[in-house]
Amino acid sequence: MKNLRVAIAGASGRMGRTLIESVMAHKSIELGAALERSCSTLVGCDAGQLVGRGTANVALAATIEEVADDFDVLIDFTSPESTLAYAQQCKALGKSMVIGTTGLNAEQQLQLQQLATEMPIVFAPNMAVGVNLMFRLLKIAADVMGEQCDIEIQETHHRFKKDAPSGTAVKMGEVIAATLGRDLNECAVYGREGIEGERDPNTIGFATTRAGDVVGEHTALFADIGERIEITHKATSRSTFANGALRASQWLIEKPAGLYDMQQVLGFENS
Ligand SMILES: NC(=O)C1=CN([C@@H]2O[C@H](COP(=O)(O)OP(=O)(O)OC[C@H]3O[C@@H](n4cnc5c(N)ncnc54)[C@H](OP(=O)(O)O)[C@@H]3O)[C@@H](O)[C@H]2O)C=CC1
Ligand SMILES: O=C(O)C1=N[C@H](C(=O)O)C[C@H](O)C1
Repeated sequence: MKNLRVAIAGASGRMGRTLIESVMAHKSIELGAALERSCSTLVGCDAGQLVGRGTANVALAATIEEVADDFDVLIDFTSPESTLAYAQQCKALGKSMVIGTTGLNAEQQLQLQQLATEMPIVFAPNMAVGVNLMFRLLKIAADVMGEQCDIEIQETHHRFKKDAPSGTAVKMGEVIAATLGRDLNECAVYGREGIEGERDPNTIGFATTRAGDVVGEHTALFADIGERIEITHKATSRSTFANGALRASQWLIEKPAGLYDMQQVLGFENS
């Protein structure tokens, strides 16, 4: 059977490099193409040599059109603007996409939803299996303890991360708010300062830390008087995100147009 061929956008980024390494080590997925900004001095370099894994025989390309015959699914961990531009191009070329980019605003998310009516897309703020299991655990915790508890979401990432709170933290808030019948836009509190008064029990608080080289840590705190539950996920390597993205690529290839998430990829959607 012919191998699935993926293209990696943002090839020289932290996730781009990890994805190249993970694809090169994968038994049944081929690296078909790797993309970089057209102004990058890395255009033309070999993707395997970029990550120190020997020659991959894939030169970094500046445009998607020049590699259109070389891949089936584009894996994109870049920036909101870049993701939308690639999605437009993939739609025109009849390609599927796996998108891990976070920080899309409401308008950008709507644009992605519209594009997905004409192409298959997996879009998830966190591709790690453990984080997607955590989303299910949060539903249980919110259901059992959410109404009487103070709920706080804490996340820590490396100093280079641009968006805050992380996409995963926002999704954690959405899962908890939906379970409790609340609207996150109305109950979220992003940081506190000064004499704010006592905590409003209906709020969901967010705290963000940016420090050093932390790959990604998320905690949801359900705190009552006398006891508290903390549900924590710690990523220690970006390969967990890359492997999730490769799993999503394989799952996506047979799917019709639509916007899917990792819960569906992992078969959690009805549980
Ligand atoms: N869903 C998940 O599981 C995960 C999601 N992420 C998300 O993935 C995204 C990328 O993270 P990370 O790899 O750490 O970031 P990096 O900044 O290391 O990499 C981003 C890459 O995308 C490129 N890029 C950005 N904007 C453009 C553009 N307009 N045109 C072309 N290329 C562009 C960058 O190029 P240049 O350097 O030239 O700007 C860079 O190569 C973030 O949104 C992050 O939150 C990260 C990890 C896991
Ligand atoms: O930027 C990162 O690094 C990460 N971003 C994602 C997010 O915003 O949730 C996922 C992961 O935690 C790493």
